[in-house]
Amino acid sequence: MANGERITVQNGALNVPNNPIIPFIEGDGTGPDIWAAASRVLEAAVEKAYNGEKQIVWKEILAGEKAYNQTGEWLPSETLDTIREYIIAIKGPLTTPVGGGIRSLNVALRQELDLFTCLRPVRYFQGVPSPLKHPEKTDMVIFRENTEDIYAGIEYAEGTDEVKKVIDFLRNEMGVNKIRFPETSGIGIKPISKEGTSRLVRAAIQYAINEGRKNVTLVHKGNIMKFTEGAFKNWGYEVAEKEFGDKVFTWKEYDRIAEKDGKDAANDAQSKAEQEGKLIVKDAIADNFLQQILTRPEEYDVVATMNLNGDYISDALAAQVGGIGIAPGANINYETGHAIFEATHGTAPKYAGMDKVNPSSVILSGVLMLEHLNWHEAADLVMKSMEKTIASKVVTYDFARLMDGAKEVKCSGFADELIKNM
Ligand SMILES: NC(=O)C1=CN([C@@H]2O[C@H](COP(=O)(O)OP(=O)(O)OC[C@H]3O[C@@H](n4cnc5c(N)ncnc54)[C@H](OP(=O)(O)O)[C@@H]3O)[C@@H](O)[C@H]2O)C=CC1
Ligand SMILES: O=C(O)CCC(=O)C(=O)O
Ligand SMILES: [Mg+2]
Repeated sequence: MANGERITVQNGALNVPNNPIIPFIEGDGTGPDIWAAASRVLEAAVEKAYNGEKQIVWKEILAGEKAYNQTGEWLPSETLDTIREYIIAIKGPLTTPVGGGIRSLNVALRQELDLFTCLRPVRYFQGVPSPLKHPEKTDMVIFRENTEDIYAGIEYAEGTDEVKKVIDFLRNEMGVNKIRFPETSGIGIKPISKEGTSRLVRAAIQYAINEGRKNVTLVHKGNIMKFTEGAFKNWGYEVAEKEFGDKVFTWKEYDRIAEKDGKDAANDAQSKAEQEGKLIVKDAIADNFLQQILTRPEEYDVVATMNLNGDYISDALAAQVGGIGIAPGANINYETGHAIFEATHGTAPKYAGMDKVNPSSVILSGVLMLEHLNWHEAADLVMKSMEKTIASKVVTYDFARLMDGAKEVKCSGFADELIKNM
């Protein structure tokens, strides 16, 4: 058993042996503390669910500071090759310096492996401290596009020959006269494509239909960025109508009916579609969306958006249900089956090595991974134990500081408690 076997993909479906080899990246900062806790919990759940018939065989792969110290490279090509070969991996957070230095390794992993969806489910666990009166009304799944947008890293620093070339090109050849301070600007470029949008929105709609969700919202700032974010909205509606036909009712259709027959007719058509169980595909401008997720969270279900919006929305929604200590995620290519599971949060460097932070985000990312492997019994054991442990008020510092009568435990202590409560 200890040697393990490879997960394979056949006809688009995962073929998971009883002893899959799963590569892991420990992560920087608080990563080692969290990974030690999370891996123990996942192992215990698998052992308890399958009495030793199934077992994950972990295989460490290097990225970030540990990789640099051992190999002189931040993201060795062997790491990428191993994930390509073993299909599924899980990782802790990796540090990215601000304003210079290496570009994000987290983003590089997603781009190199073309993991085009960043899936981030956001739900409430009873008893978790939240700034909202009714945090249980927040139950959304974010589909964040993972390979495009300003995360492509096409940026030119102020004062360089490159930026001068780009600015000269814009001014002299494109007739641009609106760069306010051309001598001292840096420039960033935001590519958004029809292919990139279509595969992301297709995955979000398919997920919503499979999971019996009520609506998908395309979140964009298309009023200002017409040919990137506005195009995302248009292409998203196109995918919904062309590929999902009768299964969906879109706000584009609503507008067509309203224009032809008036708003009452459009409202009737939407109500009828809802009664028939059709998925409603709608859109929201990002700033309005960010206020409505606080004031009317029950109106939103699956969210499809671009990379930067998705990054902001992920942390904002996580805060609504108790913070990024409990916000899981997965980076998935639904076409090849490749996936890397990882938390929404970063390395939280001020707590590094203190055995202090909440390991739940990586643990719940592991739950997403177990579900992805169809190991639902083990996933359920972790979920039930998480609910029970939080309800008993045995929690890490982040929850303890906001809860009355809580018992604060360390990162490792929270893992012990989860295993005890399984
Ligand atoms: N996917 C990835 O690997 C990501 C990596 N990063 C990188 O991480 C580094 C630090 O980023 P930063 O912006 O500080 O964001 P972080 O998410 O690392 O931390 C911000 C704050 O969130 C809280 N927090 C984070 N993790 C936990 C946890 N496990 N349990 C409880 N609370 C937690 C802490 O809040 P408090 O102070 O209130 O206790 C912490 O100070 C940067 O280099 C960044 O680029 C960032 C995001 C994702
Ligand atoms: O890569 C990073 O450092 C930050 C990434 C991030 O914030 C995210 O994926 O949510
Ligand atoms: Mg983020």
